Amino acid sequence: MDIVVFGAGSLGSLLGGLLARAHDVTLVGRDPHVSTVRKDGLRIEGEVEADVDPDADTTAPESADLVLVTVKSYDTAAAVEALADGDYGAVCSLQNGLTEERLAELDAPVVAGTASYGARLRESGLVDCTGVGRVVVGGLDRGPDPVAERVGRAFRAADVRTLVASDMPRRRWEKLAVNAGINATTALCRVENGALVGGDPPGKGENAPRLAREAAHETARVARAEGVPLSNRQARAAVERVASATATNRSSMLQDVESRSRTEVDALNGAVVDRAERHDVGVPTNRTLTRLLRAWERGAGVR
Ligand SMILES: NC(=O)C1=CN([C@@H]2O[C@H](COP(=O)(O)OP(=O)(O)OC[C@H]3O[C@@H](n4cnc5c(N)ncnc54)[C@H](O)[C@@H]3O)[C@@H](O)[C@H]2O)C=CC1
Ligand SMILES: CC(C)(CO)C(=O)C(=O)O
Repeated sequence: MDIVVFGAGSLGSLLGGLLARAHDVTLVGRDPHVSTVRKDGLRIEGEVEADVDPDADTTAPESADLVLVTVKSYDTAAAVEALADGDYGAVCSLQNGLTEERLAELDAPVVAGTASYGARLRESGLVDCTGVGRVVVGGLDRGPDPVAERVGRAFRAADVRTLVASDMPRRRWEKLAVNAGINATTALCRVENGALVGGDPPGKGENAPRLAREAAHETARVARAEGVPLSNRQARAAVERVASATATNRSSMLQDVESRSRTEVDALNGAVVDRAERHDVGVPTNRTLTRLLRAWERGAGVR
C-alpha cells in the first residue's frame, strides 16, 4: 500500500515507521525531522526496535491508497485543508478526540481509528516506542466496513497489533469518556493517572476520582443521546481500568500543561459540551473542565 502519514510527530513517526516495514510510506511533517529522515532514515527504539527508510516531506503527495492523520486535534482543520485537493483511497484518524467528522469534508472514505501505542519523538530521526498497545479501526457507523478491513490488513501485514471493530461508535465514545475523565482532571490536579482510582481512604483524596467519574458519566449520557449504547457503568469502568493500567503515566494533557503547550481539551471535554448542546443534555463537569483549561491556555499565552 501507498500510505501517507500526515503529522510526523511522536505517534505518526512511530506508526509510520512500523508500517514502512511492509508498505511505501511517506511521513509528512516539519523540519528538521523531515530532512533527517530523508538523509539518514528513521530509527525506532524502546519496546520495538527498527531502522526504516520511509519517504519524508513537508507537504503531502497528491495521491495515496491511505492517509493516516496524526496531527494534534487542534491542527485537524489545517490538515484537511492541506489534503483537500488530493486523490486518496481512504483517510483514517488515529488522534485522540472526535476529529473524524472534520475528515469527512475530504473526498475519501473515512475510517475511524484509535491508537494505544505510546510514542515520543526523542530527536529528529529518532522515535521511542514507550508502549506496545493496539490500533483499532472500523467504520464510522456500526457494522462491518470493507475499507476498514483493508486498512486493518495493511497494519497487520506490518506487524502492528490491530483490531478491526464493527462497533466503532461505542469504542470511540468509550475512549472519549476515558480521555474526558482522565486528561483534564490529571492536568488540572497535577496528578498521575493512578490518583484517579479509588479514593483511599474513603472521604479523603476522593475529589479527583469523583471529577473523572462525573466527566465520564456525562460523556456516556451524551453518547446515548447520540444513539450510541454506552452506559455510565461502562464509561466509569473504562476510566478506572485505564487509570489503573497507566497508574504512573502523566497524561498527555498534564504533559502539555507542564510544558506550557496548547492542550487537546477542545476535541475532548469541549467536544462533549458541543454535542451535549445539540441534545440539550446537561454536562456541568465537562463544561467547567473545558473552561478551566481554556482559561489556563489563555493565561499561558498558548491559545
Ligand atoms: N504520542 C502518543 O503516544 C499518542 C498520541 N495520540 C494522539 O495522536 C495525536 C498526535 O499526538 P503526538 O504524535 O503526540 O503529537 P506531536 O505533536 O508529537 O505530533 C504531531 C506532529 O504533526 C506535525 N504537524 C502539525 N501540523 C502539520 C502540518 N500542517 N504539516 C505537517 N506537519 C504538521 C507537527 O509538527 C508534529 O510534529 C494526538 O491527537 C494525540 O492525542 C494517541 C495515542 C498515543
Ligand atoms: C490513555 C491516556 C489517558 C493515558 O495517559 C491517554 O490517552 C493520554 O494521556 O492522552
